[in-house]
Amino acid sequence: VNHAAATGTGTGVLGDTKTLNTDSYSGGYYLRDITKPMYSTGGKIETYTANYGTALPGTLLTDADNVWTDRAAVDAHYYAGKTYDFYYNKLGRNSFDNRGATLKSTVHYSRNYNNAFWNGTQMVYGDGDGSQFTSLSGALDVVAHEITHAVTERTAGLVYENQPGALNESFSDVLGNLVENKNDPKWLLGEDVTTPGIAGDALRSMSNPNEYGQPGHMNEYQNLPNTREGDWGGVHINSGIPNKAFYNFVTTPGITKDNAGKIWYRALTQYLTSYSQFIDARNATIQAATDLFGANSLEATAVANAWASVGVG
Ligand SMILES: CCCCC[C@H](S)C(=O)N[C@@H](Cc1ccccc1)C(=O)N[C@@H](C)C(=O)O
Ligand SMILES: [Zn+2]
Repeated sequence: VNHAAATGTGTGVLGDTKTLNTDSYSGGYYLRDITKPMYSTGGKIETYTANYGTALPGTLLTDADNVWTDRAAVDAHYYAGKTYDFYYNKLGRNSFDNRGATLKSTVHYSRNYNNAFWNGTQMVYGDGDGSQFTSLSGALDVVAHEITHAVTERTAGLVYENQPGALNESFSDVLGNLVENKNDPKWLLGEDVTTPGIAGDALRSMSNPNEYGQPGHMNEYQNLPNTREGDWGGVHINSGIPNKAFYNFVTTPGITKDNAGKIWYRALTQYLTSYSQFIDARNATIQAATDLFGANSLEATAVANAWASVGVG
């Protein structure tokens, strides 16, 4: 019995309607996208539910009439497709392994779970507690953040601690915002799912890391213990410094989002390694800009200046 691509509709976390790529199979519909280039080698985008438990991947979502009402699942599926498209069309990467690996997401992980993560195999999304977060798959910057962890794991392999870990987090935030591609002058993270009861706030700001308790300069670097309580040496705290460097770069007159993304992606995939420090990221992004645009290009000069302005290099 063969699969057939179908187009369904669904309601997202914020109440919006989206069209979804689904798979019709013996009368039912599966939340499975078989329309991407990855399908030529068997790759799919599949979305599961953990049904508020912690067993993964849980159950592949099905629907009788291709009208989908599980809002967290609708967005996890739709945004995974958008992230795949960005990596394929803008950066020439075919899924996180560059070999068309299936993108598997699970929603409704645990109860009141205020986080989302990549577990080495798949993306996992909590529903939040309704105060700190709403369902985290409801934001494209979150989904692209998690999928970028998979790319980082398969390329630079930046270890999740101290400066390499803060770089790991920062590349996920940078690609998260590039994929989301909003006209957001503040370059916020998580604005769509953070504190549903409060408008206009976010989890992090790349333009002003201090606004949400992050350093925006090396002289504010926080030496935290490499423990869970210490956020593994402050990977979500000190990421404010490389985040601010990227913000300074991408907002330099003459620099485009596409070119900034190509430079950061080339640094991540060609030059960085497991224990790279902030200075290595500075050197890698300058080298990437030089490779792509030339030694004395606007890009190469602006990258060096951007890192210098946060006290790196
Ligand atoms: C479970 C172990 C911790 C994994 C942390 C994951 S990678 C992570 O960084 N998640 C993001 C989610 C996110 C992304 C973009 C925007 C908003 C929220 C994150 O920042 N988590 C915060 C809450 C944290 O773990 O401190
Ligand atoms: Zn992360």
